[in-house]
Amino acid sequence: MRFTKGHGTHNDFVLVADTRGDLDLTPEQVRRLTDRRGGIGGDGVIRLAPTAAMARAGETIADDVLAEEPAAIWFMDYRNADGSVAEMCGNGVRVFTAFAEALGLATLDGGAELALGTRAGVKRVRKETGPDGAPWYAVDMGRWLLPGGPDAEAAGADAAVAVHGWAAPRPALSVDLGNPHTVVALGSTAELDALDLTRAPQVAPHPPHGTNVELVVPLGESAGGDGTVTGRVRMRVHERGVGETQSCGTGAVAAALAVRTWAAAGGRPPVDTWFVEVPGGLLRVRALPGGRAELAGPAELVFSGEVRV
Ligand SMILES: N[C@@H](CCC[C@H](N)C(=O)O)C(=O)O
Repeated sequence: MRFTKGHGTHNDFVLVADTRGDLDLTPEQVRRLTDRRGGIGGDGVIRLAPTAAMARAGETIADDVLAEEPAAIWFMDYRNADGSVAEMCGNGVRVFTAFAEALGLATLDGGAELALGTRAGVKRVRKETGPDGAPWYAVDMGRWLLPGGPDAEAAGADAAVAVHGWAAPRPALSVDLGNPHTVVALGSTAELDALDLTRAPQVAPHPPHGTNVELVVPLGESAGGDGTVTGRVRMRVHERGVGETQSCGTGAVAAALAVRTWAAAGGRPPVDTWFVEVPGGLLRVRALPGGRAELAGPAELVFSGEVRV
């Protein structure tokens, strides 16, 4: 099988082009591909397949994708390293887009946009120049939700998280980005650095389909030369189906939106642009009108080859 290895802020993936849509990847094959000793290694596998083929294979969301956006002819079939299927991957969408460009299946130059299908619906991607001068990809992530509703929004919490080594669980906020997240605030970066995330944090009430857990430290807000206020957050993440990763795009969006929600609950005016520092790099999150969010960051393809699965 031909593959390409890529990453977005060191959240790394094995990418497979299945342009005919006839590849049936089993969970066991995904685990072998992502194995860092016996395989290629990665936090997940991304299969690029025709949206129409996904629909034919019974993925009903693919029908909705094509009804909403007929131009979304390619679909990101995302699997976690443990072989489980995930609805969405924010870093993955950017790396998928770079992969589609490299395959000649998409052109984003001159302001063009790529619409693609995911299990969390249509995502739209455009290219820009990042703060480091490298190409960045900005993804309209669609609508975000607080599953706990207005009560959770006012209280800033609807769950509790216990990390290995903590004396007691701490309050946390659930955020839905198409996939589930639970965000906990910490008091200092020293505390963040010292966390033991080798074991999965315990979340109560137990989310029926599991959750990704973001541990965040708000680093404050500052005004730029043009008066625009931006916020900064540092984060570590324990991903569902993987373990601790160097970055999580949907997690970065959840983290920024949780910090924004906590600020609003404290009576502070909402800040719409956030930079999220993750162990693997820097991401930008924007709260868009209509309850939508945008994620921007880099995407790199590292090498390609052939593997037996
Ligand atoms: N790393 C991804 C999220 C991948 C899926 C996640 N582990 C889940 O099971 O929901 C990202 O960048 O968003």
